Amino acid sequence: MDWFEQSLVRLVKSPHKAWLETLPRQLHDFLSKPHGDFRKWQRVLKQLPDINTEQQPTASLGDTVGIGPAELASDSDRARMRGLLKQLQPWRKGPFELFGLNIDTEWRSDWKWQRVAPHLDSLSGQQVLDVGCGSGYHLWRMLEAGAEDVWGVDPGELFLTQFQAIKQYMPASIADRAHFFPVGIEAMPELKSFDTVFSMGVLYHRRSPLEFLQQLKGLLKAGGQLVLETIVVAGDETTVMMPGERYAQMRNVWFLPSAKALAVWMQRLGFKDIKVVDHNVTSLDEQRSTDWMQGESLKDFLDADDPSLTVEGYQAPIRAILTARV
Ligand SMILES: Nc1ncnc2c1ncn2[C@@H]1O[C@H](C[S@+](CC[C@H]([NH3+])C(=O)[O-])CC(=O)[O-])[C@@H](O)[C@H]1O
Repeated sequence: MDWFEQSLVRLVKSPHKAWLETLPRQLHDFLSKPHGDFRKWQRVLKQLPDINTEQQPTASLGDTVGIGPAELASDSDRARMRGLLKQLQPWRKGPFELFGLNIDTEWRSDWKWQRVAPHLDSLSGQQVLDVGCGSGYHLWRMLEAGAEDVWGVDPGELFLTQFQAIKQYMPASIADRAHFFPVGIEAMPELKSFDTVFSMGVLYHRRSPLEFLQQLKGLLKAGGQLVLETIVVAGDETTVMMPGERYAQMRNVWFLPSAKALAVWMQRLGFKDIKVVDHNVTSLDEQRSTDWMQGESLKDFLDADDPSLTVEGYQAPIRAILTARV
């Protein structure tokens, strides 16, 4: 429980302490039956060099989330770090930089943050939840924006390991406020305790998107803000698309509503002040293969002759951001 202990202690003193009724058992189960490669990934983490110098490392929580300066690590530390972190591929969400070592991830997640940030309630001093947080890249950006504590949930064990790799180098004053639990939203109680709840890139993976929205609502305290980002299709209030077996090669895509239809769903579930604040066609520069994600990426999921279509003939991904209040 080492990795979770400090976060659980923090939970006791937080407005979310009711989570302690279910979470410790879930974490215990997770650690006793982890994903096949999880132990191997954890061994990789243990071998990362200890950058132990007189000078304290400094964090930068801007577009590239990083820890430095580069001079604190030797060339051989960097080479070792590179070899070990490469074993944690694919690196999807970032970018990150550790003591001069740049991790060029599949996604420019900083671009998503730039689209989201102008529409947020102030995060200063707030308790923030990110549902489906991936590597945790946006958690660090939420801390940069002033959040008191950031809580990420994501069932991806590899993403948890990537988060831990970054967190273990972060100065304690920042690291102690960033938390990641490997649970899905369906395993969370109705806490009604977060000031802001983010869920970006998850709704289309949920088989019951209305239930998912209801769960997000149950996590917010009265007056809190939901920030929702998802793939949408063109159309009006009545347009919802369910792809066949795959969408852009992904097997786990269920419902793609238009942004207007999504706003109707949210209104019917009792959200207030619903706004569609952004629409963006995902570009081949935002999601692409890199040295740190060598598999196929967006370019391979689009029709080579008409990039406005996926290989299956559907509309290529457009992502909308909606904000709402409870
Ligand atoms: N039931 C679930 N509960 C919680 N998380 C889940 C669940 N199912 C899948 N996930 C997680 O949701 C994330 C979706 S990626 C978005 C990452 C980040 N938010 C981003 O916006 O860049 C998709 C994208 O590429 O946009 C993955 O990390 C899953 O493990």
